[in-house]
Parts: sequence; structure tokens; C-alpha cells
Amino acid sequence: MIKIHFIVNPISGKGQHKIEKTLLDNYFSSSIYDIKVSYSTYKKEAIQLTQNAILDNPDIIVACGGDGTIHEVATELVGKNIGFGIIPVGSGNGLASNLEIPKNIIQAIELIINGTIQPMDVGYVNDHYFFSNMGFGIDATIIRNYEKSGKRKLSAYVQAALNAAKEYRTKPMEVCYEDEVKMVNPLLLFVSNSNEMGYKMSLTPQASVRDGLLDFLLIPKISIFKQMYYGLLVVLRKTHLFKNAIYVQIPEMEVRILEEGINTLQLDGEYYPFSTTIFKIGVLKGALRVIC
Ligand SMILES: Nc1ncnc2c1ncn2[C@@H]1O[C@H](COP(=O)(O)OP(=O)(O)OP(=O)(O)O)[C@@H](O)[C@H]1O
Repeated sequence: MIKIHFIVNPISGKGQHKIEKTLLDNYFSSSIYDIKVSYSTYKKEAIQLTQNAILDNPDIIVACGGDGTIHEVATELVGKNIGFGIIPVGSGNGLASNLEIPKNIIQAIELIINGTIQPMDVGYVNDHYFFSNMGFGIDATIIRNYEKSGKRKLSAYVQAALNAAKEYRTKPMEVCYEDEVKMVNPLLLFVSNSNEMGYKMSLTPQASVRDGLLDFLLIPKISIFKQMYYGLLVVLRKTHLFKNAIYVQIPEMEVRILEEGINTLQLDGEYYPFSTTIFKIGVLKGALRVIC
């Protein structure tokens, strides 16, 4: 018997997907599979649901949602011998798109049945994991504004980004990597494991979830006109034309923020405040067994 737990976020995407046991039973024969389904009823409950599912010794746990749900479920599976499946019913679906997991629910189910388990890298910052990307800087403010808007669609991201461009204040930081220490004051310090942020957009098109490296993108403080130009290049998928950026592919970096107070990060598109000023960022090669 193959035991599979599905953890479903009922509000992800437009909240209109219907992933239910009756649907799954059509594809997972009861002579081969033992299927369980649970639904998150509030933010971050998928963490607890995954912990409960692990106690049942499943072969596979499937996150049904977007990058936020993937983050919550996969965090509990790092370094464990449990297959991780994805049914991407979120809004941006960045990681699933990077892994070429179809957005069509039936095709994603078929991939869980016929796909192979492949190790993928996992990023970490201090004691938190990330699977797609994380960032200090304006992206954390964009995510905070986006979460406040209560909407989950591309136009809400664009509005959140325009508001963040007006209000964001840069902070001086030291970044240490490969024996170098650089003093920076970045608009954006974006760290990516995956080559897609969601909505088919990317700031780090060269990133791979299997290279044992993270892609670090540092955009210095620039004028509002240059910010708009960069935004345009992101939409046009031509960020390589932007000459003010530092882009390195390395396994680790330390960031020291040179101002006391609360520091904000986005981790896989969710907003997190931290009271620490020192952030150790790195990658665990092949630490998640993903089905794709
Ligand atoms: N029942 C619920 N009510 C409110 N929030 C929930 C519920 N279940 C899960 N959540 C929260 O919903 C948030 C968004 O989830 P998710 O990322 O899966 O969808 P999305 O934002 O539509 O997709 P993406 O991140 O790919 O753009 C997560 O923070 C998650 O904790």
C-alpha cells in the first residue's frame, strides 16, 4: 500500500479549486493507495497538518496550493525520506512552474502517480528554510503590502510594488561571501533557489534547484526612474540588460544589517519580521525529495 497525504489550502489561487477525496479516489486505486486529505482552516495551519501526517508514516505528502503552502509543507519534509508532491493551485505557482509541474489538476495528479522522486536543493536563512526565493529589501515591503491588500492576483502585486517604491527606505548592510566583505545599501537583495518567482517572471533566470548554489541578486539604491526601468525589464524578461546589478551564484553568504531594530524578509512570498541583524544564508544540496 502506498500512503499519500494531501494537504489542501482551500483559499489558494482564486479559492475555486475542488480538491476532494472523491476526485482523488478516481485516480488513486484503493487496492494500491491509501489516501488521506486534510484542509488548512487558517494561515500556516499546513505546518501542523504536515506534522500530524508525518506521524502516520506516509510515503508521499502532497501540498495543494501555491508557494506559501509549499513552503509550510516542505519545511517539515526537509531531510526526510518522504516524497513531496505538488498540485499547484496557487496564484503565482513559481516553484511548480520551475519544476515543470502542470497547473492542470488532473495532469498534476497523473504526475504524482507516474513521476519520479528527484532531490532538489533547499535554501536556508538562519533557522528558516526557503524553496523558491527570499529577499531583504523592497521585495519584503512589496509582500507586506500585497498581504495587506487581501487580494491574490498579479494586479495586486503591481499595486503593492508601486506603493513600496514610494515608501521603501534602504538600510546599510555588509554582505560577506567568498572572502569578500562589501558595504551595500541595497534596494533589493534577492536570493533565489528557483528560476521563477511566479506569474512566469524571474529575477534570476540562471538559477537551478539542482546546482547546489543560490543565485544572489543585489540591486543598489537607484532613482525611481531606474526602478521603473528595472520593473519594465522584469516584465519584458530582459533583466540581463540592467547594468547596475551584482549577480553571483554561490553556496553561502552572510548578511549583517548595520541598523538595530526589526528587519523584514520575504520567504517564498510570505512576509517575516526578525529582530536579529545577522543572517546566515546557504543551501542544503538535494535535501527535499520532490516528485516531478
Ligand atoms: N483556510 C485558510 N484561511 C486563510 N488563509 C489560509 C488558509 N489556509 C492557508 N492559508 C494561508 O494562505 C496563504 C497563501 O497560500 P498559497 O501561497 O498557497 O496561495 P497563493 O498565495 O494563492 O499562491 P502563490 O503563493 O503561489 O502566489 C498562506 O500564507 C497560507 O498559510
